[in-house]
Amino acid sequence: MNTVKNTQGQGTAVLQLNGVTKRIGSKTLVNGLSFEVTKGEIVGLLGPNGAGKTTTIRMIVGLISMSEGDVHIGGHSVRTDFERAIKHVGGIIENPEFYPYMTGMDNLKQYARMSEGVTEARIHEVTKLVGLQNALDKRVKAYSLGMRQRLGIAQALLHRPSVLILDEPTNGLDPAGIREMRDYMKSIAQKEGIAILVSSHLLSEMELMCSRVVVIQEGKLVTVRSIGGVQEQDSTLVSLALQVSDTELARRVLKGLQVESLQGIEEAGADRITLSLRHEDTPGIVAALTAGGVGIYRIEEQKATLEDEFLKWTEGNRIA
Ligand SMILES: Nc1ncnc2c1ncn2[C@@H]1O[C@H](COP(=O)(O)OP(=O)(O)OP(=O)(O)O)[C@@H](O)[C@H]1O
Repeated sequence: MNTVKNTQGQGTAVLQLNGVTKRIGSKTLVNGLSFEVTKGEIVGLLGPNGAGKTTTIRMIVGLISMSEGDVHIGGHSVRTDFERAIKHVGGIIENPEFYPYMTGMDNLKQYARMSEGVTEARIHEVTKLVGLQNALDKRVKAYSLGMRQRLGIAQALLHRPSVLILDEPTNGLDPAGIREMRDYMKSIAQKEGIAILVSSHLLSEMELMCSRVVVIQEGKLVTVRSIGGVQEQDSTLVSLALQVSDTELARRVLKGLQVESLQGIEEAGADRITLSLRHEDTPGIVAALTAGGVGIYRIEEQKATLEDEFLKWTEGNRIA
């Protein structure tokens, strides 16, 4: 397989987007989007409704054409070498369609007949990967939505793709179904060494499943972040909430301090004050508050969640 070395040197990029743009009439739905997904990695394509996620995925798998830019899959251009590029892809764009009166096994066999070199052993392997090995003799009409989605993933995996592309795979699932789907995806990425691109507008879910998120808004890239990176950034500056005896006095004491990293001092309710500062400056301000006559009952660190970050990124983009 031809592959492209990724520019960040973190592994092999199996899926690469370069300046991908989609225009329909005078409207630009996707605007110069570039990012990549490497082997064994789950990347989230994250954005609010209408951000352009589905349009992007449809271009990647060749369901619609690109106005500009290109996508390389396994080193092959979707524009100029589509047949070879698409061989590397397993994708579920809309809800997967099955024959409801046939069993899960018969549906997969039927599909396997249409693709080259899929053995019965491979069918058993993929159904185990998605936890359907005990439901294969049931008719698909008796499957829950979650089981149907997993059967769709099993089907997409049959021909050993190097990239799996899923558009909102947890849509409509209950919390247990979402959790199962998440766990299966992680295990598939690891066991099959496959690159997974998954779109969603559910931030909490991306946080638990992906190693990186590509955030888009109004068709444009807002940021590419590693999930770890979001936390790492927080570690330089901590946000604290202090429960104090007198917020007014606390604010006056804090404002009078010469602590360079101290910022964002705000009263938050009758007995709380919030601020951010460098971690190592915390004992200094606690001592100063106590010396200034402020009683401190509790100190809590406020962790910025991916959701806070996401809202900040997309808001910033809207203003810009
Ligand atoms: N064929 C089309 N012609 C014109 N506009 C379109 C067409 N298809 C999609 N759009 C618009 O392009 C924008 C991006 O749509 P897209 O479906 O890609 O977003 P999305 O991020 O997948 O959103 P959602 O989470 O709601 O599915 C939307 O404003 C949509 O209304």
